[in-house]
Amino acid sequence: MKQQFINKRALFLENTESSTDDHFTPRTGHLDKETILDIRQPIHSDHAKTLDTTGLRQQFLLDTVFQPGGMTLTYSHIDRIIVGGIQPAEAPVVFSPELGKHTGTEFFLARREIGLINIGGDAVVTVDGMRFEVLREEALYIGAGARDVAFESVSAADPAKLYFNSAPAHTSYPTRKITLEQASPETLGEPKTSNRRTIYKYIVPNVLPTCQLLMGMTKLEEGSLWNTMPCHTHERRMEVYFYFNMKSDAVVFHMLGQPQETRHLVVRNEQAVISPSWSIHSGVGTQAYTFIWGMVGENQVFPDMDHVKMTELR
Ligand SMILES: O=C(O)C(=O)C[C@H](O)C(=O)CO
Ligand SMILES: [Zn+2]
Repeated sequence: MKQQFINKRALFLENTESSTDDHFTPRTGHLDKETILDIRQPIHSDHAKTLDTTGLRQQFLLDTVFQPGGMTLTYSHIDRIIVGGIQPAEAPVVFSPELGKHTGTEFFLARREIGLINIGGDAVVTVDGMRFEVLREEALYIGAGARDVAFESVSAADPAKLYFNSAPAHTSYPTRKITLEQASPETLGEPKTSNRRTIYKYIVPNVLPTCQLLMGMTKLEEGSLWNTMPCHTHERRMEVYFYFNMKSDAVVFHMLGQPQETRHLVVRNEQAVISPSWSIHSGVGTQAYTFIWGMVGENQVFPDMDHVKMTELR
């Protein structure tokens, strides 16, 4: 009974002989380290509220997003978002042709769009022969249909860290880089409520067209610890949060659950949390932090949120 809630994890290993699961063919691309595909099933709120700490972490936490020299991928059945990190070292990292087995397509992005934000050193991303320099705090949107995509760190000593969200796409929109200056900023909150922060909306309709992906980065000011409180749900979209810019001993208490059944996850630097539509998503840190949010689902209206009154939270 317990087994059915354990996440299926496949390890793509360097060597084909080392595969232990026939369903997952080991990668054959240029990766020189392991690639992980972690499949997460959707979860009902009635089930989620019964979970203990371990159960909540298994369902919602992505504890390792970056692997030096390689790529991690987590495939959530919630709106079929794929979340991951790419950290090239000396060699370029590519999407293995084998990933098409998981999407049921000839190649990974055949029917998918992807957005990424670089939180590390300078990167060069090549998309079907087009070369993009993606510096720290810059984003790249790659439209569906891109076949040959390679990610490189300009310096292996200061590797790029490309955090990405990918979603199914019905058409192909142009691939484009977005700088921090081009990301539509919105400053919210007050120092006296410890929630002064700027939301940089990189991948939103007034910056560029996408099929369903929305993506941005929220920076908390020094001394501010809370994001999104009062909080909200959005029945029409799911969201993933990725926390970073944190010292190794700092934590964020990420709030989740239905507004009347709240729970929390202790989240550390460079970890992500899957937030189903029925869940609030907010966090309070032991220090200021930055996070990247990504949303997919029914619409692309950023303010389409179901606000929760503070008096309704339990
Ligand atoms: O700090 C915030 O508030 C946010 O960054 C809000 C998130 O982007 C969000 O939850 C959007 O739905
Ligand atoms: Zn939200």
